[in-house]
Amino acid sequence: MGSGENKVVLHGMWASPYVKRVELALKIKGIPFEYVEENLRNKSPQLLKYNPVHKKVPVLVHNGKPVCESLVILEYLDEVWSTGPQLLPKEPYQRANFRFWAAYIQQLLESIFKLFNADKEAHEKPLQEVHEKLRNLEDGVKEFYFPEGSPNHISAENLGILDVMLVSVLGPFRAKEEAFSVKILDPGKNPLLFSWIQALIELPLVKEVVPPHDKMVGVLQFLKQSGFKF
Ligand SMILES: N[C@@H](CCC(=O)N[C@@H](CS)C(=O)NCC(=O)O)C(=O)O
Repeated sequence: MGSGENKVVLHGMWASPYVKRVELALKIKGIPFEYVEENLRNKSPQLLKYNPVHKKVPVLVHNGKPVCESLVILEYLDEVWSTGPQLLPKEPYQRANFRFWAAYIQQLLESIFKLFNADKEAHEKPLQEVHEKLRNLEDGVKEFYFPEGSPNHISAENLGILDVMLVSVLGPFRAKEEAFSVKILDPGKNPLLFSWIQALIELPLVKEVVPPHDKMVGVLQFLKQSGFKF
């Protein structure tokens, strides 16, 4: 679809991992968009109108029509902009595998949030859960995403849904570790995940979307101190 017929507006919030994945997908696919930063403590009437059920960001508004939920938006982008870079492969079995691991990376985010919500003294159990997910992810992607054993092929031209998901969850992993004084990603235990995320965050396209480290640490610490539930 040519960009001339399209108006794309993304309602987001700068620190949201869900928004980041849509922003990165739009950039990978080269889709021009307008960005509206929402104040989640005082949501705009448009956000409430476009996403009356969840009242959450991201919302993608395409030619006036809203699409909600980040993973739904990613698939919508691939379906409408079906020429050029694709986030998901077309072949059904491969596609199912990509969807499985994309959902698993989302589950990893949920485990990280559980860890954030636990008191410091009660970190052990949720931290074990995070490490177990990282281990499964490391083993899983080794088999089907990096059969040659390393993320050498990562480049701005061939990013897909798993790269998008990983950036949204682990792009700011150092900020998450610093804000919560916890070790999430251990290069010794997860060498492949570590080199994968490292290769990703060095790409200029990815640098454009990952929030600045200090700002991210600041907002996470602020949320933790104010008793926010992730
Ligand atoms: N399942 C949603 C989650 C989106 C979400 O949780 N967004 C948060 C920001 S990180 C939000 O808008 N929160 C506002 C609220 O809960 O009132 C998705 O994948 O898009």
